[in-house]
Amino acid sequence: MAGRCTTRADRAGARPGGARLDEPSAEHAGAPRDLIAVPAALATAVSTTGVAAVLAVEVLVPGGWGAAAWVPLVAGLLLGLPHGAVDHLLPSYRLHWRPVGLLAFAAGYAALAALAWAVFTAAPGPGLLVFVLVSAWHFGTGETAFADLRAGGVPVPRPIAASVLGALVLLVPLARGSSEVAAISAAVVPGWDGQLPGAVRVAVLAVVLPAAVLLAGVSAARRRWLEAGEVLLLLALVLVVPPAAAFGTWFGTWHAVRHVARVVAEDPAGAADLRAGRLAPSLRRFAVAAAAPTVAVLVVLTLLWSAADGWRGFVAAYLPLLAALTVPHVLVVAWLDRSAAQAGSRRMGTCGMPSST
Ligand SMILES: CC1=C(/C=C/C(C)=C/C=C/C(C)=C/C=O)C(C)(C)CCC1
Ligand SMILES: [Fe+2]
Repeated sequence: MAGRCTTRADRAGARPGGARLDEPSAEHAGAPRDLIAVPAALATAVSTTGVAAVLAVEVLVPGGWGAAAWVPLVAGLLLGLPHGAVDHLLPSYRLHWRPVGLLAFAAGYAALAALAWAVFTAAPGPGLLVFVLVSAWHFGTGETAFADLRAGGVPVPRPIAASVLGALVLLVPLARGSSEVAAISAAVVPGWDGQLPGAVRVAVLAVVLPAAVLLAGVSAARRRWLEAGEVLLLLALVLVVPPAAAFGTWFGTWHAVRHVARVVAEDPAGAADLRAGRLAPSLRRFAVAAAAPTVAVLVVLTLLWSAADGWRGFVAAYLPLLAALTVPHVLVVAWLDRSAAQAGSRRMGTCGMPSST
């Protein structure tokens, strides 16, 4: 942990109550604490309830998810759609872009996605490997950034915690494997049976599971109780629920919901309402902004669904599309994290960051 140190705002006496600087601070935030607090609390409630509900079905209903394991996967993939469909809002909120700028952004976004799609379909094996690794990084950094913001800090890079979390929610389900995961992987990569080599599976599980337990322990030791509990909840999810269902639940009710909370907190038009603890107007504006792009993607997915032979074919066609859209999405979110961190450190200096687990 960082020791006591002095920042510009500290010297100006802007930290009431003399809070430790290695604790996230209200003044430090990219989207300040009073803006993120309500959306983050709701997102936390939704994500933990969603995961707990899926876990409860597995544990309490005789037979668990069984043959219905594909339902949380497909539902999660669909629920997660709007979180990427609003990427254009972020530069418009932060950089105050006008329609021309947004049009250029959309064109760049589409061009990058098209390029990624072409590369993925030309080389699906390496494409899937890179997609999985980039996704794990994106999931992990998204999680640490959200936790930092929720705690009132700025999203500082925490590469170890992010790697463990990203690996936990994506690599563990893939390493556990299942007939669903293998069938989808085989459909995405022609000529592959979709099975990972046994040594790779064992290595992933042997490294990631103890690392996750350690992360929970370190978070608890630092009195980050909520984060510690969340790691344990996610650990239970990926170990108990069938892998494809576990991933869909994570994506739809956790990653996407938490990202939406960040986007909502970024909306300058919602600031006064959020400060007053009113979330509904911001959520309404988000729904309006997300509606058109979500409908556009849903139309494409409906076409895919009707062309596909069952849900496996659908997910196999969906994945290259998701991989393609993930490239610009990951870049936009990485830029958001950086600019939030810079805004925070401009306000406070760079000394008081959350610990770099
Ligand atoms: C390979 C594979 C999967 C991987 C999905 C991934 C990697 C999704 C990433 C989504 C992202 C990064 C969205 C943006 O936020 C599944 C569906 C779990 C199961 C079948 C095999
Ligand atoms: Fe995302």
